[in-house]
Amino acid sequence: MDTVTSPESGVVTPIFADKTLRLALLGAPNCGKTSLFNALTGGRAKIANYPGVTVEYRVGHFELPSGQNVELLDLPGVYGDCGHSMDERVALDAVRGNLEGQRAPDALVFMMDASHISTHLHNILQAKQHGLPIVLVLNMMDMAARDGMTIDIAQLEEKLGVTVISCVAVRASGRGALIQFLDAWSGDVLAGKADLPSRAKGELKDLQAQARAITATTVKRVRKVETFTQRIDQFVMNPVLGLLLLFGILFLMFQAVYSWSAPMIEGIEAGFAWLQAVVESVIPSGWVQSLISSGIIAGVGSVIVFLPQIVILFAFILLLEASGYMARAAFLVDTLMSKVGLNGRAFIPLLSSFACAIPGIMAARTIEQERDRLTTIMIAPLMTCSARWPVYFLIIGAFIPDEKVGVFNLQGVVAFGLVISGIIFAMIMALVFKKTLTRGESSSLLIELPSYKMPVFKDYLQGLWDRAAIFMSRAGRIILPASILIWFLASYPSNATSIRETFAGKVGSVLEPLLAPIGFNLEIAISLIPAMAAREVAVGSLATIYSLGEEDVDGLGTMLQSAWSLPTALAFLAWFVFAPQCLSTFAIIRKETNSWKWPFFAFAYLFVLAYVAAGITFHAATAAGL
Ligand SMILES: Nc1nc2c(ncn2[C@@H]2O[C@H](COP(=O)(O)OP(=O)(O)OP(=O)(O)O)[C@@H](O)[C@H]2O)c(=O)[nH]1
Ligand SMILES: [Mg+2]
Repeated sequence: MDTVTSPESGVVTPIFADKTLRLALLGAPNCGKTSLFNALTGGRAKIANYPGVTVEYRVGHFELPSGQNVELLDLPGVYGDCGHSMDERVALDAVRGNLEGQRAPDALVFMMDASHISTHLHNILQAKQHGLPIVLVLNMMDMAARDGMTIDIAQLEEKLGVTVISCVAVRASGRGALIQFLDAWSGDVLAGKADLPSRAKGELKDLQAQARAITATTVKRVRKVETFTQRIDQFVMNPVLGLLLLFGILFLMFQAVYSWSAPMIEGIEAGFAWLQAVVESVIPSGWVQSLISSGIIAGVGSVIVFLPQIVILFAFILLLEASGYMARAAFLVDTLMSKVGLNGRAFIPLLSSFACAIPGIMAARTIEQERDRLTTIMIAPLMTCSARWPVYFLIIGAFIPDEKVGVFNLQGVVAFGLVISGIIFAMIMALVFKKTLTRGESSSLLIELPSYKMPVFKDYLQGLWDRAAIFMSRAGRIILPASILIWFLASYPSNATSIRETFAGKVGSVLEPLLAPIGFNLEIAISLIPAMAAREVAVGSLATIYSLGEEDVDGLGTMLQSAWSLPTALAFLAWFVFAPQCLSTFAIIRKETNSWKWPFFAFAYLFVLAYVAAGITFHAATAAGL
């Protein structure tokens, strides 16, 4: 067997080239496991400053300096060894080797937030009972120092009977000691020579008492000051000022989305118009020109234009998530949520649903009570997911004047109103479900508030980039093929003189009688069908359908202004607050509830709400003479 000698420590390590070392990252939620996982393996899993971000296990690989291959498991956070919720059970199953197709880890890397060591220390006493070699990684040592704490590592090691490594997972220099330790340790673990931890005895209560005794002697606060976090929270968590601040932040966000994006949007629009002009001058008129110009460029372009708004929106959301503010927002609205019978833990899944309902529905796994998890899953599709934005941006841009109302931008106010409507209806539906289908007590919020952190610039940019990439790849994977299909259906048979005579018109006319009473025309009926693949496909389809009928292709907004009445446009917006579109949402509901009943029920109730809301909006707006 080969060996290597580490230049710094002089440690001789055998290389088990044929054997991969399997390590599992265990620890409480929000202690930095995924940050370390991403840094070591080059992974790109989601990181945010609130507990319950990771709800599934993830496997990654990296190589230690000695050449030893390591397979690293990132796990959902656990509070102990009981596994009350689905995500905790996954983590514990992984550690016990009970996951299908996954062998048990060779050793545990137990992570702990050093700045909250007193709260969590008993967890490692529990984790020692798994009977695997274990190392304690005290992460966030920078935060502990900021809060004026010192930890006597040598004494802690002695009292716990395990090696303790200081770490700052988000900095390369902060991971050096851990890598060096793993390098030396890996050989022992694989050779079966690593020390097995002595098992602490007793129930949870005894372990907590032991942990308290240990922290009393090893952890000191050198400065008896209010922590930075406590100082800020006096303002942020104030029931009145805090709610005002929350409202203000959300409002500012929507104002920014509209005020900052205009020049970029105009630029992109001009770019696509130029591209269409080039295509029309280079390619002779005929089906090829029509496919490229009206099918592909109009369809895909009409959605991509909204990239700047999506990026600005997520620039805010990710900043709020990374700083630690989002978890505060959860507390501020907890009273409201508990009034409608929602579990306090529902906030984070609902928050995730603002990106997309799919991760949101999965994040509901952190909710222990099954019926509370179900309620959360059922209302998650009402949160304004990013696929709705192109629809909102399009209709608001075309039909709502870009005016100031006092200091506010009217378009921003309407967008804010649509998002709030989604939230209000989610609360109402939660109340209805709690009184009927998912009756029972719910528990209030028990999440631990993270400390405020300066966002890690690289992770922040990565998160923003990922959001933009998801948006763009949907344009390529879903909107492009859907646009081509719609172009074909709306162009043929070639002797059709109007959209009604095309294949698309024939399909749309099946739905038309159903949708006509709520003010929707044939074009809308057609566009709602492919939007089942993704909501924003409705925009691409409308762009293709309308640009086929035009000689001079204007922006889609301009075309809609002449084709739709204001009541129709408003009804369309109201429809999309509920939008029973998006098959993948129903597929994930099927998977997470393991039943067909719930996805069908979700579709039915969303459809009814969308229909009624659009109908009321249409008739009210018509009656008001708009
Ligand atoms: N200052 C500082 N921040 C850190 C450190 N490690 C992680 N963070 C931040 O802590 C927050 C939580 O990190 P994650 O990696 O998502 O934590 P996790 O343990 O995977 O959390 P769950 O998936 O919810 O269990 C993020 O905002 C990170 O940027 C560190 O050593 N120092
Ligand atoms: Mg994580």
